[in-house]
Amino acid sequence: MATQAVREWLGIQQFPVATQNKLHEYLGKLKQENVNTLTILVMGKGGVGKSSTVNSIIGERVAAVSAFQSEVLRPVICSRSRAEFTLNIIDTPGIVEGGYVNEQALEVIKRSLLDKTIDILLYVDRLDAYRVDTLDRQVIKAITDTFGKGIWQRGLIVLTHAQLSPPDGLSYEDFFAKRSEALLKYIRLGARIKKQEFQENSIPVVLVENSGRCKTDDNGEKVLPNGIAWLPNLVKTITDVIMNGGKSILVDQKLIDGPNPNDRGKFFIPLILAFQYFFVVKRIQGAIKRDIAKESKPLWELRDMGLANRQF
Ligand SMILES: Nc1nc2c(ncn2[C@@H]2O[C@H](COP(=O)(O)OP(=O)(O)OP(=O)(O)O)[C@@H](O)[C@H]2O)c(=O)[nH]1
Repeated sequence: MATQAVREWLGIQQFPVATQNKLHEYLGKLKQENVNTLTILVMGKGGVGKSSTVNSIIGERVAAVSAFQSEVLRPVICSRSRAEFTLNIIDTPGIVEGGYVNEQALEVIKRSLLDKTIDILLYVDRLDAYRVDTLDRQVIKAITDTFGKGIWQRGLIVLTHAQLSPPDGLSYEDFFAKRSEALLKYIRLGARIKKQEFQENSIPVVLVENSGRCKTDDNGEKVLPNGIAWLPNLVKTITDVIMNGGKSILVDQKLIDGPNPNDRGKFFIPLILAFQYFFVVKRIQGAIKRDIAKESKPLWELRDMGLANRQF
């Protein structure tokens, strides 16, 4: 993986003071909880704005942004530290190639993360995409198969191009709600999370505008059409997800080499079936046979068996 040395987080200083203060407040909350390092994995389809979002958060151009899908397969990790807090952001290449999930790209991503601990997953897509389809579901399934279902407990959906003007007749909030609902449904299906379990731990959806033409408010903060200063809101939501629990994902050799993390334990299924056959089914069969043998048979059945004249 292209790793950069941990550097002082200077990019934060170019944010408006109001944004800087809020970021310090949220990161300070994490430090109070003894979270001094945060590693964020950024994933999604190609060209949805992953690298742009990484650059927006760091406040520097650390990841290459292009209107064309990047050819690079390896993730890029960028590390910045500030007031004894280290932020690592891992930008990954898009994992779709020619309309299919690029398993090779996923394998490269997973292997380059060896010994890293993923605290947060940012699943990036665009707000201005008008439909979700089976490809989205496949991408989500592939991420789940690679890192395990647990990754979604530490997941956020990030929707870029959030300065969009919805089509006629729809309010911004309605458009956002509909897009979120559709994506969340596909995440539930792709990650095979039960409906009830999913509702209890719903995944937050956060809006982002990476364009330099993003509107600003009186404090100079970049705001969305709904008036929300999106960068502090994104960082706040990340800290909320960390505080809500869920486990960070350690990418160890077992996760890399092992079976699909969601299939762990399936190894025991044949053993359980064998146990059931020999210790439960066989015993019941034996008991039924013994019962039948003890049973006194009616006269007509004995006659059919040619035993009617024998004395019993
Ligand atoms: N208007 C607008 N354009 C954006 C936004 N985010 C990204 N873009 C543009 O979308 C294009 C793709 O952005 P990238 O950040 O390279 O996307 P990516 O997901 O990293 O792409 P790959 O690395 O190829 O997978 C670039 O032209 C960006 O300028 C956004 O929030 N608003």
